[in-house]
Amino acid sequence: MRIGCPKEIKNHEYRVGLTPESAHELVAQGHEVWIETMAGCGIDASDDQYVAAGAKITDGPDPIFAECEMVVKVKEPQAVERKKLRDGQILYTYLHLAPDPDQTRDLVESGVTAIAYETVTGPRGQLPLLKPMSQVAGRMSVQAGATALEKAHGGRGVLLGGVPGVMPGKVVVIGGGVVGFNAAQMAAGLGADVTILDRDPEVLEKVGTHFESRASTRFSNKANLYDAVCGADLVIGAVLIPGAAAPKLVTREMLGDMQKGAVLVDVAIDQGGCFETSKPTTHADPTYVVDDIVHYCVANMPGAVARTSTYALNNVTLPHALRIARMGWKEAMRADPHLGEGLNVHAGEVTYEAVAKELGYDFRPVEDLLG
Ligand SMILES: NC(=O)C1=CN([C@@H]2O[C@H](COP(=O)(O)OP(=O)(O)OC[C@H]3O[C@@H](n4cnc5c(N)ncnc54)[C@H](O)[C@@H]3O)[C@@H](O)[C@H]2O)C=CC1
Ligand SMILES: CC(=O)C(=O)O
Ligand SMILES: [Mg+2]
Repeated sequence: MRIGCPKEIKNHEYRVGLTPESAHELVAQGHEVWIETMAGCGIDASDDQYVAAGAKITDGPDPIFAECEMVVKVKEPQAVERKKLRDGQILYTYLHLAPDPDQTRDLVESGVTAIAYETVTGPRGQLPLLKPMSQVAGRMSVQAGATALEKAHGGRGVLLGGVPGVMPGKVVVIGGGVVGFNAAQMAAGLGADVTILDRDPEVLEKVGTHFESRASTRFSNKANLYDAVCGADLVIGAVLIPGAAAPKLVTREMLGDMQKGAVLVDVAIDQGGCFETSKPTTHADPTYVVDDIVHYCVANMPGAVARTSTYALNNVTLPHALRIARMGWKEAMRADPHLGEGLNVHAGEVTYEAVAKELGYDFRPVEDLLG
């Protein structure tokens, strides 16, 4: 198969879909790999390294979109990239379609076969292609929140760890999955006063057992959420209903009852955000203030630590890429239904139920296509 990897063009996105090592694995299995010139510069991978791995360097993205059977990326295709996608081409990347009607429409109209990293499952229902980026974003969310809490950044001037004789900051993490767990680890490590809310008793048990006295757990209902959020210095939004738009758990009305200068970090922004007042921001301008509350809503947080993130991402995306390249997407999905869960759009139809429901498309089950 001919596989192509364009340079990412989202704001301050420095990751790359294929490392030179991944390109080498694909080439070693008999595939052709085309890499856009400078695609790896954000992780310090030169064109020469890709050439040494057996890849061909293209001058710009156009040859890749025009001639490659599979396009491997990191972030959802931007509008200019979507115009280049073709009928029958495989797109393998993060998509986050439920909160993004424009992207969904363009993918449907393009006829592309779009496989979303974030909905591929694992044997116990986990999301193994999302997990490493959630680990990164969870860890970064505390760094981002700590910076935003500084007065110069609009925050209330609280040091999360406190100092001897002064109380630490209060960190509330909504959602105790991968992002939430990693956020809580960082916040507890700094010495903050940490509370984790989730609505899944098994998750509460897992985080409760892990953190013991270093963090409190609370069931996520309206009353507990209100109480925790209103007392917080930093709230981290880390909920997920796979493939669906995030529920709006903190309303605009609640902002008025929060502490002035408190910070909301909405990691779930890529699924539309779990705070009513969230709107996507970029690394270039990551925060804004609504009703005296600082909001940080960067949808590609891991892009800022591109080296760590690219290698962590390739570790989990490459095995499926190799199988798709070897067997074709249909056979690879027949052999591994967990990969089939990643199919979101194919030949003009939406094949992921939560996306179809959210955006009003007819739903075509993957099994129908696999025969
Ligand atoms: N902004 C960024 O750069 C990045 C964003 N993300 C996003 O972060 C979000 C979280 O991802 P993961 O932690 O991997 O998901 P996960 O599935 O591991 O955890 C989500 C947790 O939310 C909980 N939850 C669902 N509804 C809830 C509610 N009403 N109240 C409290 N908890 C609730 C679930 O029980 C689950 O434990 C996703 O939207 C993901 O796409 C992930 C990586 C990077
Ligand atoms: C998961 C995601 O959206 C990201 O890593 O950018
Ligand atoms: Mg996004």
